[in-house]
This record gives sequence, structure tokens and C-alpha cells, in this order.
Amino acid sequence: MSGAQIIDGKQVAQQVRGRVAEEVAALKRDHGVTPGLTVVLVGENPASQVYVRNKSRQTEAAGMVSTMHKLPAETSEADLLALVADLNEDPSVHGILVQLPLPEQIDETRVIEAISPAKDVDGFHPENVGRVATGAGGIAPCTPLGCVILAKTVQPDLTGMEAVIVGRSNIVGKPLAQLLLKENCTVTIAHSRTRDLPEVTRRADLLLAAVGRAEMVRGDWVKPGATVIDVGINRLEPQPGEEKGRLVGDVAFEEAREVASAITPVPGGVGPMTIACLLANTVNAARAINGLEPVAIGA
Ligand SMILES: NC(=O)C1=CN([C@@H]2O[C@H](COP(=O)(O)OP(=O)(O)OC[C@H]3O[C@@H](n4cnc5c(N)ncnc54)[C@H](OP(=O)(O)O)[C@@H]3O)[C@@H](O)[C@H]2O)C=CC1
Ligand SMILES: Nc1nc(=O)c2c([nH]1)NC[C@@H]1CN(c3ccc(C(=O)N[C@@H](CCC(=O)O)C(=O)O)cc3)C=[N+]21
Ligand SMILES: [Mg+2]
Repeated sequence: MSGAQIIDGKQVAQQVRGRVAEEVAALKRDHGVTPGLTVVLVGENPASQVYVRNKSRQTEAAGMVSTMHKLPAETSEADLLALVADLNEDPSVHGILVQLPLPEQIDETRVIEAISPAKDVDGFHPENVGRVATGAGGIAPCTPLGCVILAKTVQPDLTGMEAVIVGRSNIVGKPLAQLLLKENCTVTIAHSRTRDLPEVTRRADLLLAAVGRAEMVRGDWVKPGATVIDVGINRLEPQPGEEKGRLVGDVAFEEAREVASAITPVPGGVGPMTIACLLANTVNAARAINGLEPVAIGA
């Protein structure tokens, strides 16, 4: 028996992008502002290029202006900081995304802190991290936002749920904990030093995996009836006859779907939501820069 409802991230993302397109049209019509998103890609990471292409296509489809700066892998930190400074001053740019990870001669923290917080549509700048943590506005990171929206499609009120996040990175695990606290969950963050991880994950009504280890979370780590949100994007080795390896999440999907009541697939789960939320953050950045209140974007 395969019991779980499969949460369709592609479909929810399409709804979010539709909402964004309406807000973009309204901003143009009422205020003469066309939101612009600029992506900066340093080096040749082939995985990054797929996301970057999807992002620019969907940005344009929503009626926004998409620009891209491709810099060679050996770009110096000073040159990247100079580009960021130019983009901060450019009035046609409302969102700046510098694709991570960066080559090792570049200090990621310095680059993130150089981005104007008003244009930091990734929500990685310490001012936004702090504002989101204290509830004083701020731009929330796209992947955690996408996870919360997907969880709420099956459980509109998350109040009181035991949420267990596996992973404590600055870009996913930690900000996800902040957003779930805001939704009144009881939040546990597990990581590589957590003792008896399967015992911890089995407590979760809402289990979120952001580890980067293919299919690490097994079926018997999942509490019966739980909602499972799989953030992981892992490319397996190509099998004989395959051009490239399959994409899988951090959760053993076929096992977990027997136990969970709802689960996100990979691909087609959190990934498309990340891009949709990036577009939503960009329209809200353009609004804020023009003195307007943010609009709600949940599907
Ligand atoms: N769908 C999307 O849009 C996105 C997907 N991703 C994917 O999500 C995954 C996580 O990304 P990210 O947060 O950047 O990854 P990081 O590598 O930055 O963090 C991974 C976290 O997992 C923890 N971890 C590693 N191994 C174990 C283990 N054996 N048991 C328990 N915890 C463990 C680490 O613990 P410790 O801190 O102790 O080292 C760390 O906190 C990746 O697969 C990535 O590709 C990321 C961003 C966006
Ligand atoms: N500054 C910065 N911001 C990011 O948000 C950021 C980043 N750097 N570096 C890399 C990670 C990863 N990431 C993904 C976005 C979309 C998909 C996505 O759309 N995935 C599709 C499949 C794509 C495919 O087929 O390869 C899916 O899951 O269905 C995946 C991963 C954003 N990241
Ligand atoms: Mg680096």
C-alpha cells in the first residue's frame, strides 16, 4: 500500500508564480515600476547553470526583467564586490542573487554582507536574518518559505505540531526553524552530531530533511501519518543505460510514502518552490524600495 498524498510542488509553484505575475502587472500599471532580478554566477558549476536558466525563464514569464552576470571561476573577491556595489546602485535592479557556493578565493560572508539588504532576495544578509528572527519584517529565504507553503497545503494551521528539521545550515535548516516557530510549531533542529537521529525524527509530525545525503531518511525514521518535506537535491551516479544520474532527495521516497500521510517528491517538490519564492521576494523588494507594503504570496 502506498498511502501518502504526494504534495505537488510544481503545481503549487505555478500558482505562486501566477500570483507574482499579477502583482508585477499591478506594480507596472499603478506605479510604473518593473521589478528586475539579477543573478551573478561565478564559475562553471553545471548544476548551477540549470537553476540559473530556470530562474531567468520564469522571471521573464512573470513579467520581470532578468539579467545575468557570468564571471570566470578565477574572478577575484574585489572584482565581485565591485560588481555587487554597482548593482546596489542600479535603480533597475531590485533583487540580487549571487549563486552559492563561490570559488574558494572568495569569502562568501563578505559578498553576502556587501549586498544591499533591500535587494537581498535570498534573505541571507545578517540584517534580514535578524529581522526574520525577531519578527521585524525582513526578507525570508526562499527554500524555507517554500517548505512552509508546501506544509500548509496539507495542514493549513501548523500550530502545536512537533517539527523536526534535519540540517542546520544558514541557508536552509536554521531559517526554516525560525519560520516554523512563527507558525507555532515546537521545533527541533537535528544535525550530524545528533544522538540517535532516527529516534528524534520519529517524534516529528512534520519532518523536514535538508542534509544533502541521498535517501538517508529511511521509512522507519518516519512517524506514521507524518508530513515529510524533502529539501535534498542529490544526483546519483548514472546507472547503465542512463545518460545522467537520477535526482533523489534526502528521504528514501518509496519507503517513506508507505508511512507518511503526505510527502514531497524530488524532483517536483521544494525545488520549484524555491524559484517561485525568489520571484515573490523580488516583487516585494521592488515594492519596498518604492515605499509600498509587501503582498502575501502563499498560494
Ligand atoms: N530544493 C532547493 O531549492 C534547495 C535544495 N538544497 C539541497 O538541500 C540539501 C541541504 O543543503 P544545505 O543546507 O545547503 O547543506 P549543508 O551541507 O550546508 O548542510 C547540511 C546539514 O546536514 C547535516 N548533516 C550532514 N550529514 C548528516 C548526517 N549524517 N546526519 C545528520 N545531519 C547531517 C549537517 O550537519 P553539521 O552542521 O553538523 O555538519 C548540516 O547541518 C542539499 O541536498 C542541497 O542540494 C539546498 C538549497 C536549496
Ligand atoms: N544564492 C543562492 N540561492 C539559492 O537559492 C541557491 C544557491 N545560491 N545555490 C544552489 C541552491 C540550490 N537551489 C535550487 C533551486 C531550484 C531547484 C529546482 O528547481 N529543482 C528542480 C529540478 C531541477 C533539475 O532537474 O535539475 C526540482 O527539484 O524539481 C533546485 C535547487 C537554489 N540554490
Ligand atoms: Mg567559498
